[in-house]
Formats: sequence, structure tokens, C-alpha cells
Amino acid sequence: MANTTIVQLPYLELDNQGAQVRFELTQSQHILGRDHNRCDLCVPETWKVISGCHAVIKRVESGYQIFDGDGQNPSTNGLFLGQTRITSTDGYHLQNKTLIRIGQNPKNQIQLIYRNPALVEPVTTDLLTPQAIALDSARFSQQPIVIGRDPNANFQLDSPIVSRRHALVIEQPNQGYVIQDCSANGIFANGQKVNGSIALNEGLLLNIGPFTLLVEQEQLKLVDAGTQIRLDATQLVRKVKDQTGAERRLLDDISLAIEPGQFVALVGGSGAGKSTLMRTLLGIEPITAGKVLLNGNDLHSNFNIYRNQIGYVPQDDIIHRDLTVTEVLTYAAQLRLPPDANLRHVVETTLEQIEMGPRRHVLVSQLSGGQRKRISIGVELLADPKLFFLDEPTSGLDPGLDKKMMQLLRKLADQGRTIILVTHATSNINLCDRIAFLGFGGRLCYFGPPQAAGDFFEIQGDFADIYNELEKGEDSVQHWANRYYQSKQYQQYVTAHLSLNASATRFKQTPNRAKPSPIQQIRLLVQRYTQLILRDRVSLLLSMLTAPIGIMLILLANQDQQPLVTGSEADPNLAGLALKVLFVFTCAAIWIGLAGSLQEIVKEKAIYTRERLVNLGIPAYISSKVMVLGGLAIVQTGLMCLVVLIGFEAPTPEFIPWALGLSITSWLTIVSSFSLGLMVSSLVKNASQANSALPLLLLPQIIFSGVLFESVGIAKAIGWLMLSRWSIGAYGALVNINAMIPAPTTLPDGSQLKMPISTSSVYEANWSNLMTNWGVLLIMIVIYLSVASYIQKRKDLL
Ligand SMILES: Nc1ncnc2c1ncn2[C@@H]1O[C@H](COP(=O)(O)OP(=O)(O)OP(=O)(O)O)[C@@H](O)[C@H]1O
Repeated sequence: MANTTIVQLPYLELDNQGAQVRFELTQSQHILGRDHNRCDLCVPETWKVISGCHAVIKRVESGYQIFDGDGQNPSTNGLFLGQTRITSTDGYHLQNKTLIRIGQNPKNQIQLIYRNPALVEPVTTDLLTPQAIALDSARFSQQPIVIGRDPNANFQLDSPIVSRRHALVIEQPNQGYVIQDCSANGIFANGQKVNGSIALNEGLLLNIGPFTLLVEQEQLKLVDAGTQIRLDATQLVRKVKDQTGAERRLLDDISLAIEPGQFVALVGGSGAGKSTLMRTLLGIEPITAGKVLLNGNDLHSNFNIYRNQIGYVPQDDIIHRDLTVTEVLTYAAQLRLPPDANLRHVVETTLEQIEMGPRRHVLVSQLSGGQRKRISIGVELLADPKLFFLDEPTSGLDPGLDKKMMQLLRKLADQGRTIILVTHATSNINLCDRIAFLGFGGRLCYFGPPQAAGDFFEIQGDFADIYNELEKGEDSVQHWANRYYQSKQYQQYVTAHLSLNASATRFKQTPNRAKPSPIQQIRLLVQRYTQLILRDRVSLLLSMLTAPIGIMLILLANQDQQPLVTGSEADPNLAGLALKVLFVFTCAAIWIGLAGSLQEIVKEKAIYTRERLVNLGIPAYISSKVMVLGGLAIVQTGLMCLVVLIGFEAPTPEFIPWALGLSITSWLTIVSSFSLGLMVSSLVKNASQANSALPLLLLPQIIFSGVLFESVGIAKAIGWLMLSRWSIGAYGALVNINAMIPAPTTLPDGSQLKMPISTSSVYEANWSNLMTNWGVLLIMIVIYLSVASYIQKRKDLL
């Protein structure tokens, strides 16, 4: 009996939402598509995601190679391996059981699988069984389906930004299956932030951390694990008006396609628009025209979904210098990750990644510039972002450190991250996969491998020569930009890779941002701020001792007099002296309040901006400042009052004990001053402006307090705006200044002898006047802090 050999042919299997077709590969070349005239592998006409001529499959020595489109022009919806686009030029060598996706919208994607039954050992890139869970398993087990990072979760989503028990799926009598949010970073359903819970209707698309899940056929399916991010930018234009009102283009029609895992450098002369382009790709710069797509989704309208998944290291360090490396990373992890995250593990892994383990206990201020940059990178790596932007991370580093930094970034890209950096240092640029050369006016003059840039510019020298070529003037830039758009490099590195027909308009409304618990944030920020203040011992000591020392100096100057108590007879000189003493109390309290707060917001501007972009809440931020400075003010008040109580004979106000009244007035004065200081700190641009503001803030407080000059007319009205006026009013009421001033003496001619000081309603010694003064100080505190919060809000990039 003759042996019959069954030849097992390789085949393509296409799956369109459950409808399947299969094509055996028998020829040396096949064409896949909807067009019956041009294709031999024809899919049903209704499969609109597939182009007329969508892919060419060519036999090569050891199997088949697939090319996008008709081999020359790319298809509309593309072929994707993960998030990497297969091109019409390079193609992709088909591996057994590899899953290729057609289109980027999970709701109408078609899956293409190549199978070669002749291969005994299938290759292990098995993406064929995407994770899925039947919704009715919640009913059968009578338990909710737990979705989260926990290894015991029914549906495990392993990412540091996913909570252990992130969400629960339960069956509800009227709604069917619903998903309940139990997380810190939230759930987005069809692009909208879920408040509480939402019904799991067919076709609902969920975003949980970097993961995308789809409700399909009574199942919850993982359609994208978010391990790869591709970036497509098309025809980006950014126009601004200059000071004369003339229009200026900062970005001029820039298109780029960056594949997952690519390391891309944006280079070009100073002012060419590199940072503007990077900020646009990052989603924080407005654009006049064009689109930026991340995995096919419009970045600008879906920014809140991507907020936690994008790493961004700005030019300024985003770390506090008075913390150790471990402290910086731990606080950042606590702020950015869910409260149940394994912080120790995340911090250890990050330290390893940035190779800073041996320096973990060193203060950031004692690190070199390059090491500090590594820590900033580490802060961003905590959330394991797959898309990473760095603005001049190597500026100011010596050549050795520059090389190390570039090697570190290369390593991070090799782990699957897409990395985009702006740089001026080109000596290690060959480590990048792509280089984008920008010319003045934000024009793209080259985008491709760095090794091929010399050929394109016909320059044999180094990159400096390309810089010089583009610096020759506007004409030169225009020449190279035009030439690039007409070049085969543009076709090969931009057109063939661009993927623009994805689900950019998938979600109509801009989703809200996820809001982590403000209590948790306040606790953390208070802890970090307290630690920072305690680290700077000299400043702390000075802020504690300034007021007590000032008051001791008064004691020294007035050794024999007791200015705060009325003697047996009213004495206008004593009243004057008492006012001077109380004025020093007010000034000392204002001084320490302002001096301790004017730098506090502006000095951490870069850190604030970055943390705000992730998830920092403004009320939590301002509250943490107020709580720590308010606590400090209690100690300052205590020390100040102690010296007053020891050094001066105490007056005896009838309506409140002196010590209590003195303490409350001093504390309110310090708090209102630091609130004013925080407001100004949020307004100024840098620390030196904050320093210069101090005398400007103090002078009106002194002049319009009503002590040095009598307040009449406009001066009186201005005085009402000064916290010194209300502080001295409260002190004066407690001491009863008016009682120290004798009644005016009537002269024989009937006229009255003018006293050097006259009584004033400001110092009326009664409860209602005291409460008015305190009340106004409280109102001022509320106003200053509200303005500070408003100014901080206005700084929002998005
Ligand atoms: N919002 C804006 N309004 C007006 N002009 C702007 C704005 N942002 C940037 N520019 C201008 O656009 C040009 C490009 O700025 P950008 O910072 O992107 O350049 P760059 O290539 O990163 O420069 P450098 O290497 O010096 O940092 C500069 O001339 C800058 O002054």
C-alpha cells in the first residue's frame, strides 16, 4: 500500500468579530483585499476595514513575508504587530501563530493570524488567546469579578498604576452586569471617567491604567495591554502672534511616525522649535492644526486617559534637593501610584533601572548634575510609562556622562519604551533609531536614521556641519524642508509608517481627570514639606528666633518702663510707647510670616508643574502649605508670646485673658502674612523676584498701619487693606491704648490742648472690636489663599 503524504500548507486566518475566513498560501505571491479584480485572497465586501488591496504576501526562503498595501502605497487602516506598523517597504516575516491586527479601533478591528501547520514547534509569540473573562462567571460564583493588580484577582492587570482591587464586576437586578470603580486612578468608559459604576453594555470600551478592555459577546476582553505606544503626528502647525501682532509659525506642517520602542532625538539650532514640538507631541502645547495620535487615539482630546502613562522629564530638575534619593522616589511613588502599591519594590526596581542603588541614601543636593537627572528620570519611571519625553537631559553634562545618559535611554527604549528627547549633544546620537532635524520656523528638514542623515544632506562631516548648513538662513531651511518632503526618505520613514485613520474621534467629549483622594495627598504633601523644612535647620532656627529676639531687643531698649499697663494716671507718652511696642509685635509677626513663605511656591515651580500634570490637586497642595506653615506659626507664636509674657508686665483686658488674646492675635498675624506671602510666591516668576518683593510688601504694611502716621482720607482706606492695621487694632484693644490717653485738657480760652496721641476707635477695648480685627484677618487669609489657588490653577498646562 502506497504511503500518502498530506501536505500541510500554511494559511492565513482572518477573524472579523467572530466571522472567519481562511486562505491557504500556495503561490509565490498573494494579494489580500476586498477588490476582486486585483486580489486573489478576497474578503467579503462588507469588511470595510480592509482596503481594496490591503496586503501583499510574498514567499521568501523560509516562509512568507507580508507587506502593507499594494506593495507601494500603504493601506488605509494598516497592519499592526502590537502597535508597530508593518510597512509596504520593509514588510514583516510571518512567524507561526503571530497575530496581526488590521485597524486600530478595537471595536471594529480584524485579526489576521498566520499559521504554518508544518512547523512542529510553534514559535512562542502566542498572542492568540487574549485575556478574557465571561461576565456570567460573576453570577455562577456568586462573587464579584475582581479586576486589579492583585495576582489573585480574577482578571489580573499588572501595572503599577493599577490598584490591587481596581474594579469589581457585579450583577445588579435592573442593570445587568456593572463595573464598580474602587481605585485611586479611576476607570474610563468610552473615554469618560466613571463615577462609581457603569453598566457593561455590549461594545463598551474601558481604560484601566494602560489597559484597554472591550465588552463583547458577554465577555470582558483585553484588547490592548498598553505595553507599547506608537505616536503619529500629522501636519502639526503652531501659530502665535508676536509682540507686533504679526503671525509667526513655531511649527510648520510637521508629520512624524514614531514606532513603539523607538529612541528618537529632536535636534536643530537654538530656537528652531524643538521644545515646542516636544511639548506638542506630549500634549501640553496647543496646536493650530494637525493631530497627535497615541495608538490611534487623539492625544489632545484623550489626555486624561494618557496622563499617567506618559513620562516627562522637563529641563529643570523635578526633585527636591533636601531629600535623599530614596525619599524623593518614595514620595513620588506615593503621590503617583495607588495607595496599595508595593512601594519598596517599585523604588528598588527604579533604583536599579537608573543605576543609582549605591547612592540611595545621599541627599540630592550632594549629587552631580548627571545623577540628579537620573533621579528625575527615575521619578518618571516609577509609573512604568511606555512613552517617555526628555527635554535636554544631557545639557551641562560632561562627554562621559552624556554617553552614559544616552546609553541608559537606549536601554530603556530596548525594554519597549518609546523615547523622545530634545538634545543639542550629538556625539552619541547614533544610539538613536530616528533623528528629527528641525530648521528655523519649526520646519522638518529630516526625519530618519541618524546614520543616513549625512547622505541626505550630502555632508560627509559630523552633525555640526548639518547644523551649520541649516543655520545659513531661511532659504537654506526652506530648501531642505522642501527637499525632504519630496524625498524617498520621507516616503520610507514617514508616509509608510503614518497611521492616521484610526479611532481619533472615538470619544466625543474630553474625559475628566481622575481625582485621587485629597486626604491622602494632603497627608503625603504635609509629610514631605515638614521633612524639607526640618532638613533646613538654619532657616528653621532663624524663623523661630527672629520674633523673640526682636522683642528682647525692645526690652533692652526700654529697661525701666512697663509700656503695656496703664499706670495710676493716664500718660500720653506711655500710650505712644505702648503703640510702638505693639507695632514691633505686628512687624515681627508679619516679617516672619512673609519671610517664611515668599519662596515656598516659586522655588518648587518645576516640581509642582510636573506633579500637577500627573494628578496633584490644588486644594491639597495649598492646604499642605497652610498646615505646615500654620503649625510652624504655632511654635513661632508660642516663643514670641513667652518672651512677651516674661519680659512685660501683663495688661488685664476685661473680656479675654491677655495671654490668650496675645497668642491668637500673633498667630493670626503670622498666618495672614504667610498667606499673603504664598499668594505672591504663586505670582512671581522666580526666586529672586520673590526676594525683591519682600521690602515692597513690608513698606505699605508699615506706612499704612496707622501707627507712624495718622490715617486719614485715602490713607485710611488703604490702611483697611493692610493686615498690619487689623493686627495692631487687635493688640491695641487688648492693651486698651485708649485708656492710657488722658482726656484733652481744656484751656482757659475754651480751646483744647492737643495731645501727642489721641484715642481711636481702632483700639477700642471691647470684645466686638477685637472680633472685628480678628475677623478681618481671617477674611484676608481666605482671600489670599483663594487667589493663590486661582493663580496656581491658571498655570495648568491642561
Ligand atoms: N508661546 C510662545 N509664544 C511666542 N513665541 C514662542 C512661544 N513658545 C516658543 N516661542 C518661540 O518659538 C521659538 C522656538 O522655541 P523652542 O523653545 O521650541 O526652541 P528650541 O529649538 O527648543 O530652542 P532651544 O534649543 O534654544 O531651547 C523661539 O524663538 C521661542 O521664542
